[in-house]
Amino acid sequence: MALGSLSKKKGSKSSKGPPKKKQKGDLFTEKRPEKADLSDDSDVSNEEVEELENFDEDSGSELLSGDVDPLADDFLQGSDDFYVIWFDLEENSGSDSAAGSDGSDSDSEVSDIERKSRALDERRAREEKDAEDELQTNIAEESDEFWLPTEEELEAEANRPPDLQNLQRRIQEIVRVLSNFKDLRQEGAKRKDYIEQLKMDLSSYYGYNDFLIGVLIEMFPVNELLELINAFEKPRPICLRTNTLKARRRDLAEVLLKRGVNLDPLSKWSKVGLVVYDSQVPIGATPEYMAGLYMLQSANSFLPVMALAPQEKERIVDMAAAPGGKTTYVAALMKNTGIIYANEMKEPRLKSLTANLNRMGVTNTIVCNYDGRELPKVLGLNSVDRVLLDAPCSGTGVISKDESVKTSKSLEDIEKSAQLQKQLILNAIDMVDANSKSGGYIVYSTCSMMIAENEAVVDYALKKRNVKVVPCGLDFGRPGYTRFREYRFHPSLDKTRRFYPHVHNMDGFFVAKLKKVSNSLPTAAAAEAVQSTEQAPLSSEKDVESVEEAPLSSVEDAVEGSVRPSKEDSNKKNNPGRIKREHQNGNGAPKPAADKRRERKFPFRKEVPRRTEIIKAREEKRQALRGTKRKGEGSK
Ligand SMILES: C[S@@+](CC[C@H](N)C(=O)[O-])C[C@H]1O[C@@H](n2cnc3c(N)ncnc32)[C@H](O)[C@@H]1O
Repeated sequence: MALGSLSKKKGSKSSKGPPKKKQKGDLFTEKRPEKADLSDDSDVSNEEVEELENFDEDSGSELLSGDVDPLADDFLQGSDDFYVIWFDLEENSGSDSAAGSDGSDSDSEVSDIERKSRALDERRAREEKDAEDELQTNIAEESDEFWLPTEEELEAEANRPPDLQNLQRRIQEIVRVLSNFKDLRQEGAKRKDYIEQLKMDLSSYYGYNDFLIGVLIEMFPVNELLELINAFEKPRPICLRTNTLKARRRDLAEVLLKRGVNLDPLSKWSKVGLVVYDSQVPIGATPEYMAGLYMLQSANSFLPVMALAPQEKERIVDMAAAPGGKTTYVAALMKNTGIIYANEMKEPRLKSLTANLNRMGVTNTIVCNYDGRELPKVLGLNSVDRVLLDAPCSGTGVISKDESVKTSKSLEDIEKSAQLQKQLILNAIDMVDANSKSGGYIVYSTCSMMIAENEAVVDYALKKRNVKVVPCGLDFGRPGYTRFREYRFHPSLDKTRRFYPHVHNMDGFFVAKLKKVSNSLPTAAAAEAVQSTEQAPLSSEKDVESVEEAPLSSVEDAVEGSVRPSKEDSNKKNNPGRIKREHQNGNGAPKPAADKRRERKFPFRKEVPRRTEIIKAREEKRQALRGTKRKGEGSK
């Protein structure tokens, strides 16, 4: 049965009354969405719908005349879908269906409808599957294929404001590729290409200079480097050390808790440390602080004193002491017995040192104001039981406290720092008596990440003096480097300890403990023997000699974290005639002639303006984040 005949039939039942204008909306308006659905699902349905529309408008049928069967409303409005399919069936089914609507015709129509409906279902399912497959392909392609930016893209980037999100995504992608280089690398691209891009992106995103990021990238696997750098972005916990000369940790904790200080024991490795989560009072100005019951001290600064393990009644030198965090701990462990020479070269810093000693009730200490390299002349050779050399350094381990380190340190700074450290460590050793009954130890520590300031300095001391590396007595921390790139250090360097923010939740720190074996200097042969334990000498003998010969005042003394040289000190600096600087790379080993790596330039970098913008954008982002965090905290 065709729609036309149906309509006519309906129309014939009621031919009277005023002609009712055909309301198009009656037929389709309410059902439009379904029409759309159908046309999405099937071309056939689409045509049918069009035909229906044409029929209404063009046929001039009785339907339009308004002579409508009252049932027509039910039929047309209530079963539009059925109507459309039915119409299609009639169109396609030939004379049989057109002939009439008895029971058998109706059966075959129903089965045809089912068939059609099934076909539609199948088609829909097929399309859904295709769409899903395509989605999965896209996902697979997106996640597996990362393309390094082209030169043009980098150039374009350099001319745009920094896109931090894009940088971060690219950093993650490069790290992912480098972690599975064989499978994920872009055809023809070398590891070096990814590393270079990563260096650029890390320094842009986190605001490091090329030198520092270049050194760090060589020290750590890339995914670990990312953890380290991210850890540097966060503050370390505030810690305090109980002054056992005046208080017990439990009692102190109780009092502070009552004041609204939320704290806990620091860790199982310390019996005197407390970690402060938050406080309702300024933790550096409580009555207990004023009374010297505790010292505010980062967790890592406990470590060298624990390694030193000072004994009662000993003679001990703290060679670089201000502001006295470690001196006061040494005094507490010695129970104010024996004698500590607390030396500090910078006169202005003596104030904080003496203030802390007084506040903490330390009575066994003599404060000195010398360049540490002069101390053996003052205190005598082989005259003390132990020396703590918490050396002035580049501060590259405390980036979370001082962000300026990211950009302010250069290869030259590290070289200068290492030179001073080498001189200081030899003088530290010279003061210790190898025959001390209780001691004979030197502890060397820095808050630097640089191998040049750590392992290389200790390795140098092993060659120049009769000392050996002994365990620090700390049951955690990473072993120091014994080899790095083409350089080799004495194997015993693995007894030194490194501490990292991403591993130990403390500032980057290095601790080495040496035992003085003999008060005599090693013979050239002995020095050679030590040197030959592992190939590659770190520096020529001539270079080393010139460092040793250097006049006390002539070596750089300004590289020590936040400490600024005094006017007098500045005048003493730079005596180029007397000092022949060792040629080292930033990691402590001399710079091989063939090593041109540092001279590599990134061709498309517009460094200065870009970096400034990035730093600004990052700072804004941080401020925004802080603002959000504060809001969140406020609403708690
Ligand atoms: C890492 S800080 C010492 C921190 C201290 N040990 C503490 O725990 O509070 C290094 C110190 O060495 C001092 N210094 C720098 N050059 C020195 C030198 N040639 N001789 C002795 N001290 C020096 C700096 O002024 C600085 O106070």
